[in-house]
Amino acid sequence: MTKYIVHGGKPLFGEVEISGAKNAAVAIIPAAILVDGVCRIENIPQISDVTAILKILEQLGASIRSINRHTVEIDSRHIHTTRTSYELSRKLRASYYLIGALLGRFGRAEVAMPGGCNFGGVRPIDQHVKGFSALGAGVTTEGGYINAIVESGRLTGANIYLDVVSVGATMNIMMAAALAQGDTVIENCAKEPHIVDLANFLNSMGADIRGAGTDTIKIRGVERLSGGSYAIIPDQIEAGTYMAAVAATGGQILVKNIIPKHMDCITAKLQECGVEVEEQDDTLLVRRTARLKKANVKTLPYPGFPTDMQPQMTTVLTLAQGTSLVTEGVWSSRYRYVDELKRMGARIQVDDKTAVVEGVEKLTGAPIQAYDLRAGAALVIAALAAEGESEISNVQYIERGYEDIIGKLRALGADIRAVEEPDEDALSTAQIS
Ligand SMILES: CC(=O)N[C@H]1[C@@H](OP(=O)(O)OP(=O)(O)OC[C@H]2O[C@@H](n3ccc(=O)[nH]c3=O)[C@H](O)[C@@H]2O)O[C@H](CO)[C@@H](O)[C@@H]1O
Ligand SMILES: C=C(OP(=O)(O)O)C(=O)O
Repeated sequence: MTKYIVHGGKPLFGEVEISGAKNAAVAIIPAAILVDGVCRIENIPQISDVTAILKILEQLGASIRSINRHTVEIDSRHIHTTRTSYELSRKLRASYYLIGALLGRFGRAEVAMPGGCNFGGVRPIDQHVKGFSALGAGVTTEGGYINAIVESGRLTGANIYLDVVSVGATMNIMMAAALAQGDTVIENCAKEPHIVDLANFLNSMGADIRGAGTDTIKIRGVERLSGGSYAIIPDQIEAGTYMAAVAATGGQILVKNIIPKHMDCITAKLQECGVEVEEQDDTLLVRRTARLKKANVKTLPYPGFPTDMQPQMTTVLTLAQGTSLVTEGVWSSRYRYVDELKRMGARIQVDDKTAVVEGVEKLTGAPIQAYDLRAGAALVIAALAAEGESEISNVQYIERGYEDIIGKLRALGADIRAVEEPDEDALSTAQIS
């Protein structure tokens, strides 16, 4: 079992290169199933979610050729099954994109119920199912699998109005409709940068999708997608996490390889807290020299403040002067990490969707546990800012979404290292038997 050991209390200085976006990569890789040819995908982040999704494609019969650390070629011409591995698919939320991709290309899909981070309840997919059904598929759940099938073998375009703004449903329906017979209109869509990225990827392979990034997406179904080359956008949330880290520790860092427009919702909030942010081409210079100021934050679909930055931002606010209010507007709960921050001296009260954060002068290091990906990132930030040593366990969650977080932070001067430790539960079982 890997743990991170952090000696905090040091400001960060230097440069950090942002990797490709996790939430775009985990959709674009399954979307390669729709392509009857070879697609080359560049700027793929090296994270465990990507490894898992590539492995699922390989098991379906796609050939995956690694060109370099961040580029793969996927050839989906010889896919021989539409049933995914139960063990692998249930590990990640993004496996639900395999339904849209397999259904769109082959008219059927059998995909294990998705996993991913648990925010205190199930992560529903009723809007995805509503979309697939409108396109003519029958969808049932049996033995832990979601089975979708269209008897004629090809979906038919339809008008779909989403009841809730859902990133996953927007992307999944877009994939399924790309090869459908006729036109599809999706209304009340989500507008996240990764939605635009998926549409751009599909269009570069021959799809006809317009309006991604607005609340109405129009898809004219095409007969076939052929191969091509595409580079994934930089990760807005990874960039935001490093910005939040320097906000918490103080110092000055240059965040490189970003799209500044995607960062506006995060930049504006950090500036409100007194962090200085200067934009230059595809970089942001982020500096914090004075004490942080309080701010109120509400997470909302893009271009609102992202829910995937809520734990990191709440951590920054634990060190701000005054009392801040954080409201989670996307998930019913995403505050499991708060108890861990309290072990470090943070003062936070959670009432349903709201966290009241009373800023403290300093945090102190402690043994803490990550419960999900962004909660883990938040704890790393807290440990970097805290005085003394912290030991972070369950870091496999962090590695789902952050490429080489240790190397990148060490290059900024952080004292953080990964250590392998025997699993205590396994040890005690071994001793008993
Ligand atoms: C709009 C939004 O900010 N979405 C976030 C959401 O995307 P993700 O795609 O996982 O989730 P959705 O955008 O689909 O969910 C947004 C909301 O819609 C609800 N819902 C979703 C699908 C559905 O079929 N039925 C339904 O009711 C969810 O319960 C949730 O309250 O979590 C991801 C991981 O944290 C983030 O990267 C996304 O930015
Ligand atoms: C929660 C996240 O990922 P997932 O939806 O894949 O669990 C995230 O990216 O913050």
